[in-house]
Amino acid sequence: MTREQLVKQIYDKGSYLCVGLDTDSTKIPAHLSGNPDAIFLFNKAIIDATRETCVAYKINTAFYEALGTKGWDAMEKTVHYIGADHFKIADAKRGDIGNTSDQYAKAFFETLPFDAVTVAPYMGEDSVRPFLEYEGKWAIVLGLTSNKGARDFELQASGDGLLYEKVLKTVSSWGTSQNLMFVVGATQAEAFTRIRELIPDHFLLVPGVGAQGGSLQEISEKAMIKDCGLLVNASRAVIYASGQEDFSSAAAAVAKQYQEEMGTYL
Ligand SMILES: O=c1ccn([C@@H]2O[C@H](COP(=O)(O)O)[C@@H](O)[C@H]2O)c(=O)[nH]1
Repeated sequence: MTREQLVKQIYDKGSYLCVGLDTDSTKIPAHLSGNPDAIFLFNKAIIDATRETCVAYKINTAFYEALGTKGWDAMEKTVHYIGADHFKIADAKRGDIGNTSDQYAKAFFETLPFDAVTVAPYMGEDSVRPFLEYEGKWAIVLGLTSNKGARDFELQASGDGLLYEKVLKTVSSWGTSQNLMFVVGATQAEAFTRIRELIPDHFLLVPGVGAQGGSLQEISEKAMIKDCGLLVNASRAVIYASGQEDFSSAAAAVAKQYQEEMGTYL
C-alpha cells in the first residue's frame, strides 16, 4: 500500500487506528477456546467488528510463533482475511546480515501479503535495506520504544545527542518517507516534538496507548503532520475489552471510541 492510499483510508474513515492482533491463546473466550481454529476465529470476529473504524492491523508474530505451525497457519489465514483495504503490519522486529534479511523480507512481502515489517536497526544499513526494496512495501524501524528498557540504550548519549536521535537521522537517509516509518512509543510523549524536528515527514507507528497508558491526545497534538503521519496502535485495550461471548462487540465499541476521538484531531 502506498502512502497516498494509506492517507486516503485515514481521511475516508476519520481514523488512524491500528488494531493489534496480539492474540494470546490463553485469553480466547471459553466458547471458542475448544475449537482447533480458535485463534483465527477470534481474529476474524475482531476484524469483522473493527474493519470500519481502523485503517491498519498489526500482527505481533510472537503470539503466533509461540504456537508452532498451528500459530503460523492462523497468522497466514488472518493476514489474508484482512484483505487489501487495510494496512497490514508484521510486528516481527527482524533485521540480520543482508542475505538473511532478504529472506525475512521475502517471507513477509512475497510469501505473505504484509505491507510492512517492523525492523530493529542495531545491525545497520545492510540489515534494513532488503525491506526497502519492494515497491509499495514499508520497513518500520524501531526508533524510541515504549518500554522502560528504552533508557538502557535508546535514551543514552551518543555523540552530541541521544542514540535514538542518531538512529532516526541515519536511518531516514536509507529510505524515503514513502517506504520507511519509525516506531515511537506513546509513553515517550515528551520526545515527540524533538522527533518531529528530526523527521518531519515520516509516518510514525505509535504503540502504547490503552494498556500502557500513553495519551492519544498528547501524541496527536505533538506529532500529527499535514497528511496525518500517525498510526496509533492499541492491542489489549481493543481485543480483550471483554473476555466473554460479547468480546467482538466490546472490541467494536472501544475501536469506535478511538475513531471518534481521532476524528476530532484530524
Ligand atoms: O515500543 C514498542 C514497540 C512495539 N510494541 C508492541 O505494540 C503492541 C502494544 O500492545 P498493547 O497491548 O496495546 O500495549 C505489542 O504488540 C508490543 O509488542 C510496544 O508496545 N512498544
